Amino acid sequence: MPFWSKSKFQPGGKICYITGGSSGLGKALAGDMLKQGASVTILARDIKKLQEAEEELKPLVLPGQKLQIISADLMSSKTSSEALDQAIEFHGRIPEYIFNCAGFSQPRFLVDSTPEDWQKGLDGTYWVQAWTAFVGSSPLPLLNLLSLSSDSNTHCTVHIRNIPKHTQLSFDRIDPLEILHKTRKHVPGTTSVQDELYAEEILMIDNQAAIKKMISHRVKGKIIFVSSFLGYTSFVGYTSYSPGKYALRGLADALRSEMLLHNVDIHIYMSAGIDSPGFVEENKTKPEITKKIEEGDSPISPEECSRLLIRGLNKNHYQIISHLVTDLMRMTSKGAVPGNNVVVDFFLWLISGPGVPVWRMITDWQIRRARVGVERDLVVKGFYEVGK
Ligand SMILES: NC(=O)C1=CN([C@@H]2O[C@H](COP(=O)(O)OP(=O)(O)OC[C@H]3O[C@@H](n4cnc5c(N)ncnc54)[C@H](OP(=O)(O)O)[C@@H]3O)[C@@H](O)[C@H]2O)C=CC1
Ligand SMILES: CCCCCCCCCCCCCCCC(=O)[C@@H](N)CO
Repeated sequence: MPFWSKSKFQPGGKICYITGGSSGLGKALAGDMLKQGASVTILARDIKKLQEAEEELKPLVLPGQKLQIISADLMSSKTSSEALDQAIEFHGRIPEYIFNCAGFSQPRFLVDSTPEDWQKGLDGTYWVQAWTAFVGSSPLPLLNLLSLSSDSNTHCTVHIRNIPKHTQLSFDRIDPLEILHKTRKHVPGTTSVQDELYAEEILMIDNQAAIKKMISHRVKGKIIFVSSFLGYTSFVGYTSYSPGKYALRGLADALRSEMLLHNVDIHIYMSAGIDSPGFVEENKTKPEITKKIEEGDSPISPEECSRLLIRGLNKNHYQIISHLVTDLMRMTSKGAVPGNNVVVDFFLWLISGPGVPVWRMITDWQIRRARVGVERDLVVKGFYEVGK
């Protein structure tokens, strides 16, 4: 790359926080980031898969680099916040690059879905990424605070609630003794151990959200969300998956705009099929008609997918694209966000204008043709209440 267009994405010496890093795209990306000289934290729920990934990635860790695994279910703000704090503790500073690769998909017909499937769908696509970017305040009682090591650089705020007026004290680092000493002055009569336990109930620290942490520490960083082709448009089988992937686009668009005020860059990866363990899993519940529509796509390997994500970051694309079909969909669905390349985008736009409606008409026709078979299956299952 010529010196005048040096990429803003420079993983060497940086800390990469990769959710979903035990499998598929996240694991491939963790390997690539280590190869480029970064220290890496990978997160997922299943500790066994994480340990296997750690074994695989270990040979890539050179002196000066670190690799951490964290087992956490990132569908809640509390666990997302605690996980991020563990990474900050381990690396000694806030990660510069946050990759939200975690996500899951269980395509099925609406008539076969439960309300829980929809809830899990949104939690497992939207919240699993949104909380990491914006983990809410996670109140920690003082007792937990005391168990933290004293060299953490995490910024924290202590709230003292039951003195005449609510008092807030800010600290640049978590040093439990210093915090205890300073807060005690504000709480009348806390001198004995007994009183400290009493203070435990009234003292809370609020750890800040990832983005707020990055802003307040003036970290020049990036937050990357992973959406999908199915975050631009959707079709049969994806009622529980697409809403969250569309929502991520809304979140990323609003954040991109607001982060123009700060040093944090936002990107969103709109990938089509990835031939990952997750893909094998989703195909187990995927209806035949959904598979038929997807024949128009050629899934790529997680390694290729990671390479194309890195290429997009090097080109500083806001919406990063890995497949031609997604690029065509981008041109009809991107709203007012920045494009990628004026000339290429113009030609893509020329093709997508008539091409996308034609594809949709063909797809609708395929679905209507599948109707007889689907109805027959539902009759066999005794689904219909009338016209049995
Ligand atoms: N495969 C595809 O065709 C496409 C995938 N995508 C998106 O790309 C991303 C990566 O996909 P892919 O490589 O296929 O994924 P995989 O299913 O192979 O891996 C998903 C990773 O996310 C982790 N994960 C899932 N849920 C949670 C959770 N609640 N908390 C913490 N970790 C979690 C998984 O670990 P564990 O289960 O142990 O928690 C695993 O490490 C996803 O966001 C997916 O939606 C986008 C387009 C196409
Ligand atoms: C002129 C326009 C032509 C458009 C042709 C489109 C062909 C069909 C592409 C379907 C791609 C589906 C990817 C799903 C990825 C995903 O997110 C899931 N695997 C997760 O469950």
